[in-house]
Amino acid sequence: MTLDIQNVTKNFPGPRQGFFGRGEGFTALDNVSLSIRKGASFGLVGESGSGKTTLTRCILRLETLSAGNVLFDGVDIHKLTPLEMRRLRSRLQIVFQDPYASLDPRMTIHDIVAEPLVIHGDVVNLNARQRTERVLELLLQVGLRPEHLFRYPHEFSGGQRQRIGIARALAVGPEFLILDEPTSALDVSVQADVLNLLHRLQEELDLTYFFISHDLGVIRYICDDVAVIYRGKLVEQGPVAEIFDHPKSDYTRMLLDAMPDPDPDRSPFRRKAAV
Ligand SMILES: Nc1ncnc2c1ncn2[C@@H]1O[C@H](COP(=O)(O)OP(=O)(O)OP(=O)(O)O)[C@@H](O)[C@H]1O
Repeated sequence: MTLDIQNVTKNFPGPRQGFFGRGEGFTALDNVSLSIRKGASFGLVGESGSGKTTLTRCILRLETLSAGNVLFDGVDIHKLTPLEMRRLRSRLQIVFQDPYASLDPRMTIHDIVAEPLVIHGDVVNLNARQRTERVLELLLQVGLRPEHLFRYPHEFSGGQRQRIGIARALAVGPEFLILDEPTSALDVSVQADVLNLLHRLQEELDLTYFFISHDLGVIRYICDDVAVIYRGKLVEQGPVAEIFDHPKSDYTRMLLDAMPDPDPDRSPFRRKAAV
C-alpha cells in the first residue's frame, strides 16, 4: 500500500469574534507533500504543535482538507464513500502514543484485541472461537502469553500495554500502520524492546510504517526515510542517512544538535569528567 500526500493544506478558522464573523484563522498544514512506498518505514519528525497530529487526522479523514489530496494506492480517500472508507480503514491501522489512555480499562485483553475483528466483521468474517484463536496468535506474535488473555489493562506494564495496542492494530491484518509516538510514553529501558518488536513485525508481515516522533534517535533507528515538519511546513525530506549526515535546513541541524549522543566517548559528561 502506497501513500501520497499531495499539497495538503489545513486551515482552522479563528475564534468567532463578535457579530461580524471570525478572527484570523490558523494554518496547521501548509502545502505538505510526501510519498511513502510500500514496505518502507517513513518518519515524520517535528516539535510539539508542528502539525503532526493534524496530518495524521487528515490521512484518516478525521479532518477535511482545505486543499490538496491524500491518495492510497492512487485512490483519493477524501472521495471515497463511507463504506469504501471503512474497508480501507481495515487495511490502515493506528498505534497511539499513550498505552494507558488508549486501552479501555473495563475490557479484557481478549475483548480489546478482538474488537477490530468484530468492527470489521464484514472483511475478516470469523466466528467467536476463531476470533479467540486469532487473539491468541496475535498475543504470541507481540511477545505476550496465553495466560494474559482474560486479564485487564491495569495488570500490565507500560511496555506490555503498548504490545497489546500493537496486537489490536494488527488484528485485521493491515498493510499500513500509522505509529503516533508509539514509544514516547515508555521508559527508555522498554523503548528499545518495543522498537525491536516493531522492526521484526514489519519484516514478518511486510508492513508499511508512517512513524511519527519528536525523537530523532527513534527515527534514525527504525526509518528509511524522514520528513521534518516545522510550523506546518515540511522543511526537508529524504533518506534518513542523508538527512542526518547532511541536513540542509537550519531547523533540522538544530534538532540534530539537541539530540543526545548515544556514543559514551562523545558524551559531554564523559568529556567533562576527562578534563
Ligand atoms: N481543531 C483545531 N482548531 C484550531 N487549531 C488547531 C486544531 N487542531 C490543531 N490546531 C493547531 O494546529 C497546530 C498543530 O497541532 P498538532 O496537534 O497537529 O501538532 P503536533 O505536531 O501533533 O503536536 P504534539 O506533538 O504536541 O501532538 C497547533 O498550533 C494546534 O494548536
